[in-house]
Amino acid sequence: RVRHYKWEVKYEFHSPDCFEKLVIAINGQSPGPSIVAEQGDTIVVELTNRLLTENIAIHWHGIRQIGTPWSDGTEGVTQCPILPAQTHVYKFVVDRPGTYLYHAHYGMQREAGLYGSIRVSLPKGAKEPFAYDGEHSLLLADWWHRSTYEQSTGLSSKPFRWVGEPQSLLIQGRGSYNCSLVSGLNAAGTGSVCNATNPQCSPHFMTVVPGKTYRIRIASVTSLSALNFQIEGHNMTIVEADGHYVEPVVVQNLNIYSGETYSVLVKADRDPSRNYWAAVNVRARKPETPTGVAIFNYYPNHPKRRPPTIPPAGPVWNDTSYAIAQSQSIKARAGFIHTPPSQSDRVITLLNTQNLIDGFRRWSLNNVSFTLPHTPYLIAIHQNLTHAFNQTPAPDSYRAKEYDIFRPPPNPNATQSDSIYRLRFNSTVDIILQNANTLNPNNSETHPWHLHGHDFWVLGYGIGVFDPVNDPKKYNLVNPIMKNSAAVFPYGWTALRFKADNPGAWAFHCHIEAHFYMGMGVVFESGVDRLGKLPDSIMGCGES
Ligand SMILES: O=C1O[C@H]([C@@H](O)CO)C(O)=C1O
Repeated sequence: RVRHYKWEVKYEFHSPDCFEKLVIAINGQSPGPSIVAEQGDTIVVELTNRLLTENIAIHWHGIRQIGTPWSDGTEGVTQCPILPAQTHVYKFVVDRPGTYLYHAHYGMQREAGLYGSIRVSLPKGAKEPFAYDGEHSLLLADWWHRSTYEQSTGLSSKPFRWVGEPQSLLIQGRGSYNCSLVSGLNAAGTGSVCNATNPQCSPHFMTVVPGKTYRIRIASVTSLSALNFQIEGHNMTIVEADGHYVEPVVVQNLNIYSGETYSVLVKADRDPSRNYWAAVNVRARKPETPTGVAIFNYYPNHPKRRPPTIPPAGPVWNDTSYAIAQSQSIKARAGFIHTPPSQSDRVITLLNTQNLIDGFRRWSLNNVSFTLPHTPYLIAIHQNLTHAFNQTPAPDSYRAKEYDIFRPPPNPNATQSDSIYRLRFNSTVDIILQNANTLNPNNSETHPWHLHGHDFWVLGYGIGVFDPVNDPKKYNLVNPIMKNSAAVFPYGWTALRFKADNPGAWAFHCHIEAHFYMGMGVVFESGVDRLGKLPDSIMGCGES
């Protein structure tokens, strides 16, 4: 079945957290319309760019784009951007059931609210391996009052201006900023609009019938924040992660990193005479943002009746062992295990560091900070445009023996390049993400890494320097989860394995929007020579 969507993308004034700001809306909405489909459906999105002076590209996060690498929506990697007044057609198959999302993949446009949910159900008649009576979807985001242009300009300025912590956390596009913090006049001398009673910022609610069990699909599209989600007084059973069934784990709260999706089952088994808070809190960075809330509404209470309690604050933000333990507890579900190849053909170790380039603050991998070329890689490689990007391969490792990951880099300077990794088609590749200290002493951050075009097996997490002899002996090769996004923890490492079996050029990057913008990503190419003619619709920039 073909599902056809017609989208008009434009700037609008919205007040998602009561504070009025320009957002990029799809058909008037931010979050945009949900894509709801069945496994095997073809999705056709006909997108018209109605931004006056700004290009667009949209990435279908978690959809592997098998056979359609040109529809991945990654500006500079798989397509030229969509120009103002242009209509671009994305067409792809949703080959697996699960919870996914979509978002802008150009500059820092995602931060302006250009995102939405994708929900793929099983074909009629097919059964999930767990039961529930109803379902709800929650898209989590973080929200700034500064524009994405002020943010990105700050990041590429000398001196560096960091984006800072978000003003609000949004659940299904709704947050609540404390309007009493807004000063009367803004820089332009006109008043900022913040109206606590604006219906756009009343909390989202999920209505549940007492005694019934609900599947809650949770997706995080945050630009920066790692989050912790909980429903006051209710346990949750994790059953799905990034479109894969997982062995059920009961938790009181769920850590969710940017780019991840989960389904949890929740039973409405508490005192039905009141409502409860569903709450998100920032973790992994020192929180400066109030708890984001939605209302878990027990029918027949009024859905807007505020629970009588204070929203839960979540676990301590910097408890890394708690974070690792929860990530490690999630395993593939028995009966749905994809066993990984026992060996890999190649190991690529990526040292994550913060550096300086000509005094500008950047992130790099093995001392190379990524920049996007003007000609998208997919086109450049397919058409053999060897001047379009640096043909020297990007480095497979760093000098582990000489580098102290617990200290700021002794020489902060890195290089900048658009070089990439060419992977032998169908080979098995291990990626070791090695975290390190930033430029600030005693500081290492959590980074959520996301792979396009494939799912990887999560083989293990560790703290300290990865040991290439002993750590692989501890890999989970029995029932590792497959995901498209996984975190690397402060001063830690994360080991991933994937099969380069999808012809195309694919980004692999930190899903913190500012970090990818600052160079924290790489590109993998494999099998582009196997592709037939590329669609003309992705061309038109650089040498293409
Ligand atoms: O990239 C980043 O820069 C800041 C800080 O390191 C310097 O201000 C921060 O917290 C980041 O994640």
